[in-house]
Amino acid sequence: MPSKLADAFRSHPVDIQPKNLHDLKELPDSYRWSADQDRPEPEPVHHEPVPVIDLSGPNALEEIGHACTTWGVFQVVNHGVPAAVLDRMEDVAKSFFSLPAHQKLKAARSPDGISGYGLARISSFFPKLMWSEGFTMVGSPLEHFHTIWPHHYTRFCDSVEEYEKQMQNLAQTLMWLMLGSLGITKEDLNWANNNSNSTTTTPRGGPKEEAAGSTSAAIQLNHYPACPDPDRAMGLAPHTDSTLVTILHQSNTSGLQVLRAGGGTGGWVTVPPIRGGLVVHVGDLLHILTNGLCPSVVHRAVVNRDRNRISIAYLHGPPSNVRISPVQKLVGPSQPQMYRAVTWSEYLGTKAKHFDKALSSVRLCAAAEAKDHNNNNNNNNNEVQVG
Ligand SMILES: O=C(O)CCC(=O)C(=O)O
Ligand SMILES: [Fe+2]
Repeated sequence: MPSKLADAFRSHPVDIQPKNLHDLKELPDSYRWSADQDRPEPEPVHHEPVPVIDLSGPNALEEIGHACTTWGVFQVVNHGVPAAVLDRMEDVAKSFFSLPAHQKLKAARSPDGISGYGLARISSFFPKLMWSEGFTMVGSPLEHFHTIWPHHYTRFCDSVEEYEKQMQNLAQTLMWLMLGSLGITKEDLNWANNNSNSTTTTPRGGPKEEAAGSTSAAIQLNHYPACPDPDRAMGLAPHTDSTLVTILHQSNTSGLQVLRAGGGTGGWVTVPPIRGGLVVHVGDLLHILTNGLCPSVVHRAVVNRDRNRISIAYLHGPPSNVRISPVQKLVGPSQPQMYRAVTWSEYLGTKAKHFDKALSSVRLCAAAEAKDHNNNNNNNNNEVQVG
């Protein structure tokens, strides 16, 4: 079982290299999605907007609670992250993705690795390719940045470091508001009490071992080049994030769509970029932690004919030694425990193997529950049980 994030994909290597999409005048067949492969519809079918929440407003807690238990996604404004920090990070992404292909490939992610340049890992689950490229940072990007920008890497590292610090704080604030809206406090999560506020993304200091109790994080840069046939292409296929919380900054070009569940009224909803605003996703681990009360939002990215699009996801998770399971306060005779305990790296490995079946693969049925209970009792390792 992988104990560190960087080991999560060792047993499920993905070896698909990004292709240069910039100068293609026609959509190659390998990128042509058909309607039965979830190809985006020309128009979103659901028109109720995703909630926009003023974090400095008097009703923020209540609004966050409502958004998390209904949508699993919302946008925040007045969140305290300076626009200049977002702009500088966007600039890092633009600078990287506008490099020639052979330069970007110098930072290629290895097939079983987690950090570096490559296609979305979920590509291996689909018969067609996605119209995008990405760069993932877990631990320091310094080595990659030094290779790519031998004379300017410190400036880019500084921008990442600054971004990461701001996102770390915001992610903590948001997580406690989300949990607080359900009546959960720090006392209910033993691992959260000795949080040292450090993450695994340490741009200048090189890869760092996590301090005990620290949270983990990754930053994912995404680029969706302008596409000659956007209605038949897919930027990023529908998925949920394997995080507690994701904070997404999107450039001023729309593309993010979220799935609003619910029978006849459900459907895809575009999340319009708001200058300075940030999108917040409930991830699978928060879904588990809240015993299914907060749904992890299914989302995808569509592409544009004339415009490139950048998005930057801050993927926030628990410390890597912590096993996440439903908080006991949210478990009772009428709400039986829905999921077994998992660490973040274990869950990432499960996602790499089962993709959209990952949540159901850690779901408990009565027999599995009894078995899991026995396993936990016999488990003599020092992993922390949450909740
Ligand atoms: O580009 C977007 O809007 C979505 C990105 C995303 O879902 C991800 O990086 O997990
Ligand atoms: Fe995502």
